[in-house]
Amino acid sequence: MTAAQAPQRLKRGIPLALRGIGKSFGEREVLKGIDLLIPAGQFVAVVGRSGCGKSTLLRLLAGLDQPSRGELLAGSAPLEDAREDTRLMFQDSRLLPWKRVIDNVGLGLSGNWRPRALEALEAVGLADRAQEWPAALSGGQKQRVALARALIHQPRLLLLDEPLGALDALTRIEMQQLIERLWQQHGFTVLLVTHDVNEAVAVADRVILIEEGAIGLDLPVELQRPRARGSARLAALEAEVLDRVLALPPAPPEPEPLSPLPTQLRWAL
Ligand SMILES: Nc1ncnc2c1ncn2[C@@H]1O[C@H](COP(=O)(O)OP(=O)(O)OP(=O)(O)O)[C@@H](O)[C@H]1O
Repeated sequence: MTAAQAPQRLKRGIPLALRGIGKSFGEREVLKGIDLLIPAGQFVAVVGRSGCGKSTLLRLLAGLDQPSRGELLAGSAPLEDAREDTRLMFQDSRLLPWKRVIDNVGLGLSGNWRPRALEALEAVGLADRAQEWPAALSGGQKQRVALARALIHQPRLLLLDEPLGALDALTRIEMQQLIERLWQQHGFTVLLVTHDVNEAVAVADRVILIEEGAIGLDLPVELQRPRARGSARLAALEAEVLDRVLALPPAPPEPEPLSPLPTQLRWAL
């Protein structure tokens, strides 16, 4: 990031404060009092074993679910007040197949949104595909459209729930670089949930590991950008996080959900 971009970054991003955030589903306590301060414009990667509560945390931040206890703040105001400034992106692009690419980007907008949608598509390198149907795009291109759909709203908080999980390795690196570039240009705060520790240390300012419902590791990644893939420093950071994740015994398997239907019918559904 250049010095000229820094002030804009501070202006654009939402500073987040999570105070004693807990979430239970019935008897199961998934998050057990998370305290976290995220400065405006910081790029945070959230990692942890499957089922540790990463998506749950993102859903709470996106307002899709409510915490069982604790407070979510944007600066000193409730995060709820910044809902319009928050966008969430998932592993699947969730494009509407019956709408053209540009109409997917402008979904829900009124007025003269087309020039802005084209601009957002330009930013993700897909302006020339605006009039096509989603079915004509590759997985990576669909995710780019989903990113454009988030960008058109000029988010101040971008929540990314494993958005690159289904992509091949090369496309994944290209998308990481695109997200990093857009983050540098726009200055939003980012929380990226990922299973890929290599990805986490490559793109984030900070890696947070969730284990047993709490923050098990909070690791700053103080490496200059652009970061050289495969550098010894990145590998050392990756090993530090992985060692911590793997040192824990695996979580016990979850019980099968009880079905009210006879077994043979369950498999036919
Ligand atoms: N709506 C829900 N009702 C009941 N339990 C839920 C609900 N949502 C999540 N859980 C449980 O909360 C725990 C954490 O789920 P979550 O999806 O947040 O994990 P995760 O870390 O994102 O997992 P993964 O990496 O596999 O995507 C799991 O045990 C899951 O079954």
